[in-house]
This record gives sequence, C-alpha cells and structure tokens, in this order.
Amino acid sequence: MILTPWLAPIVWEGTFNHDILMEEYQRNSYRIGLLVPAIGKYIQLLKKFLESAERYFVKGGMVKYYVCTDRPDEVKALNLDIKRPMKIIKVPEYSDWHQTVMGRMEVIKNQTELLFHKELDYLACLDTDIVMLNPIGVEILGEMVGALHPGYYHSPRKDLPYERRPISQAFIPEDEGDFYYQGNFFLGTVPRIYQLTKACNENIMKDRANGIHARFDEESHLNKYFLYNKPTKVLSPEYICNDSLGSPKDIKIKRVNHGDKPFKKDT
Ligand SMILES: CC(=O)N[C@H]1[C@@H](OP(=O)(O)OP(=O)(O)OC[C@H]2O[C@@H](n3ccc(=O)[nH]c3=O)[C@H](O)[C@@H]2O)O[C@H](CO)[C@H](O)[C@@H]1O
Ligand SMILES: [Mn+2]
Repeated sequence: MILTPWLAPIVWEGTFNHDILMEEYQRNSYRIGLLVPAIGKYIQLLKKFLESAERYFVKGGMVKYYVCTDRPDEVKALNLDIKRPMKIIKVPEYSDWHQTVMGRMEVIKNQTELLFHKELDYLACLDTDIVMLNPIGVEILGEMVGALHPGYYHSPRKDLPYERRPISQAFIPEDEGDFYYQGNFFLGTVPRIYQLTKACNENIMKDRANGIHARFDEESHLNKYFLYNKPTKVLSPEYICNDSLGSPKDIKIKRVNHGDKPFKKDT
C-alpha cells in the first residue's frame, strides 16, 4: 500500500526519487531539528543514536540535534563524534518510566514555544533506543508525519491496540481507526508539531485528573490525535524496524533498528 485512503503517501523504498526531493529541499534550505530524550540511564544509548544519525539522518541537510536530559553534564562527557550542532535541553527527572515517556509531549510543546519556532522549519521526535542503519532522507519531510508500527501494519482494525476505555481521552471506538502508529518516530512542521503535542499533553493531563492512564502511554494519545487529524505523509515500517520482526518480504530496507537496550526497562 503506497497511499492512505485520504491520499497521503506511504513512504517505501522505490516510491520516491531522492535526488529530485533533495534538489527541492536545497532550494528551500529547510532547518530540521532532531529531538531525542535521554533521561536517566537512557543516556547510555545516546552516543550510538547520535553517531548513527550523523551518518544517516538527512545527510546534506541542515540538521540540529536537541537532547532532552536530566543530566546535562553526563551528556557533555560522552565525547560524541558529531559535527552538526547539538543543544541540550534540561528536563526534570520524572518519577517513573511512564511519566518520563508521557512528559515528552509537554517538553516538546514548551520548547516549541520557546525555541523551535525561531530555530526550525521541521521537527522530528525519535526514541533513543533507535540506531539508524541506512539513509533516512528528505523523503520523510511533510506537514505532519506518522510512522506505521511494524508489529501491526497487516493487522485488522479489531486487533489494533488502541485505548478502548471510553473514560480515557485516548479512547477510540471499535468501529474507528485507520492504522496503528508508533510513538517513537513522528515529525512535522513546527506549527503542526506544536498543535499535536499541545493536544496530546492536554489529554494526558485530563486523564491524570480522571485517574486513568492510557494503554500505551503517549502513543495511545498520538494514535487518537492522528485519527482525527490525519497525517499528510506516513512512513512505512522500514523506518521503525526491529530484529524481532524477522525479515518480512515487503520490508526491502531496514533503515533503523529499534528497541535494543543494554539494561532492563523498568515499567
Ligand atoms: C513494546 C512496548 O511496550 N512499546 C512501547 C514503549 O516503547 P519502548 O519500549 O520503545 O519505550 P522506551 O523504553 O524506548 O522509552 C521511550 C523513550 O523515552 C525515553 N526515555 C524513557 C525512559 C527513561 O527513563 N528515559 C528516557 O529517556 C527514551 O528516549 C526512550 O527511547 O513505549 C512507547 C512510549 O514511547 C510506546 O508506549 C510503545 O508502544
Ligand atoms: Mn523505544
């Protein structure tokens, strides 16, 4: 499938000409931010993430890295082999894993107001446990872009793991839903990312006030948002693979490996 039912492209290897897209990009010299949280022990993953991004993420583009961390000194001590600019954004140490992943929406919203609206045209938000293995180029750029979860792109709607409890703001009724999007790779223009993170954060706050926590944290809220605010471009699972998937025939190129950690996740 290379087009959604609302006619947004689904980006697979072979569906685009990188040279044409790059010429178009260079005429506009868009500024791209790559934001990654590295809070607590996830700082251990940062060097591999950033050095792979340096090699593969929009090569030839104007990219700046934004690292959100509770421990700036540990990030500075990493001896990173990167040439593109990096800014460290100080964030609180959250009480647990769930608050940390949910907090990302609030941090992005706040930093968009303060910083990103001045510094960037596009912002991409990725997990730290991603290692890029192949080029991820300007083909990913769009107004508002989501990535298909590699575990569910062939699943019927009834099997998509949306939040199904009506009490949550992330609730999606049984007879609705297009795709299941992954929470760890989304991007868009700065104004669209602002709207997205503001809406998700407000819904997270409402859930908190109502004593409910959505099934897959901020990913459930992102899926709700994308249902009623359709992405203008969708990334195929090439962009968010992991080894546990094996080698599905339709994934010709694994652009990343996601999820390997040298420590146990404390959820
Ligand atoms: C299989 C599974 O359960 N997947 C869920 C899990 O993905 P993951 O298992 O990929 O979550 P994860 O442990 O990678 O955490 C998400 C990201 O938050 C950041 N981080 C998290 C904790 C911390 O102490 N410090 C820190 O920096 C870091 O960038 C990390 O990569 O979580 C996501 C939330 O985004 C979604 O809910 C996914 O569906
Ligand atoms: Mn992850």
